[in-house]
Amino acid sequence: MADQTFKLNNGLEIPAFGLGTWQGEHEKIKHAVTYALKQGYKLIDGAYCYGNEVAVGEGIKDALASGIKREDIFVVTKVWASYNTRVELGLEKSLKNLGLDYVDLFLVHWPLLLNPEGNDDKFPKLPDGSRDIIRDHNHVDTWKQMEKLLPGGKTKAIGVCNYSKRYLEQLLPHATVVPAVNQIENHPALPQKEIVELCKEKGIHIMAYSPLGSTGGPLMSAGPVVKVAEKHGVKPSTVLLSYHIPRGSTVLAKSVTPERIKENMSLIKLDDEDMKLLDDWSDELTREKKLMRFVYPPFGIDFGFPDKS
Ligand SMILES: NC(=O)C1=CN([C@@H]2O[C@H](COP(=O)(O)OP(=O)(O)OC[C@H]3O[C@@H](n4cnc5c(N)ncnc54)[C@H](OP(=O)(O)O)[C@@H]3O)[C@@H](O)[C@H]2O)C=CC1
Ligand SMILES: O=C[C@H](O)[C@@H](O)[C@@H](O)[C@H](O)C(=O)O
Repeated sequence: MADQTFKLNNGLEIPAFGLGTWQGEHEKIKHAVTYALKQGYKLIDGAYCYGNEVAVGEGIKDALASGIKREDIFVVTKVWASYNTRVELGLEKSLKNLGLDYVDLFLVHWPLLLNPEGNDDKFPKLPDGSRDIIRDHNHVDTWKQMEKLLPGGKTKAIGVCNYSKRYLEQLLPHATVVPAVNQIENHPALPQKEIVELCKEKGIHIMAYSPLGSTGGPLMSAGPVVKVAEKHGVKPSTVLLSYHIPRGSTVLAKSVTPERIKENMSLIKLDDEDMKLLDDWSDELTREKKLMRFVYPPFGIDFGFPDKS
């Protein structure tokens, strides 16, 4: 199932499963990328902000040298918030880091602007230590710049990350190109029904991030996940990754550990009973206001997520 693909709204095929690279230290992520591609991974998800794009690029280069073809893999990167008024420069910098002449998908990482003239390239801060945010920036303007990238061919598709329903509703009336993707945190403890349904209706493909609950999260020991795993004789991680395929989403799993990289590819088909058990758990957490969001950077901005507004 890991080799399944979905079709984006511009006709491009996107793999259903890919390797995440956030928090991957240089040598480890380089080897992880090469190993994953050699094992049959087709999608690598990176970002300028992760500070490891050079290593990701080196990993890709080594895989290509072993005979894997560039056109057979799908490379994703993201414009960082301090480049949201300079997205073309952001893409150029990422391509240079990666050592590639195009990416398959370029995403807006977060819908806000960090001061492009601040005291740091990625994380400019104010004297009080808070993030240096330009508050009157309109995220729609960033999208208008993203649209202008397409004719240049340096990215085959464009999309967003971390867009709530509210933000998407602000964007869509002004979009000439509907985002191909919305990459969001997604797992049974954060089902994000509202945004997933809106994206489906508008033809925007969901990429699920932090499916295992990110580093150190409690999802792998959650009762319903363990129950489904025991039924199928697989690990909870396999259940958490497999959950996204029937939902029609692409799932990203990060690992720098070879055994896990290999194991994570073994997605299984969850049946209706499994999905119901997981969905019931989602509904229970929603009702009890116990949803779990593992990635919420300290921007101090209301992004319109129902669990955080
Ligand atoms: N657009 C955005 O804002 C965001 C995008 N992302 C993307 O999504 C990717 C995935 O999300 P991420 O937050 O990294 O978290 P994940 O949910 O993928 O979890 C990664 C953690 O789980 C561990 N792990 C991986 N496989 C297994 C396994 N089979 N058994 C036990 N532990 C395992 C990894 O350890 P180890 O590596 O040591 O093996 C790591 O600590 C990111 O790497 C990034 O590419 C993530 C967050 C935000
Ligand atoms: O992609 C992963 C996350 O969004 C990550 O990029 C942010 O959490 C970033 O580290 C931040 O602190 O703002």
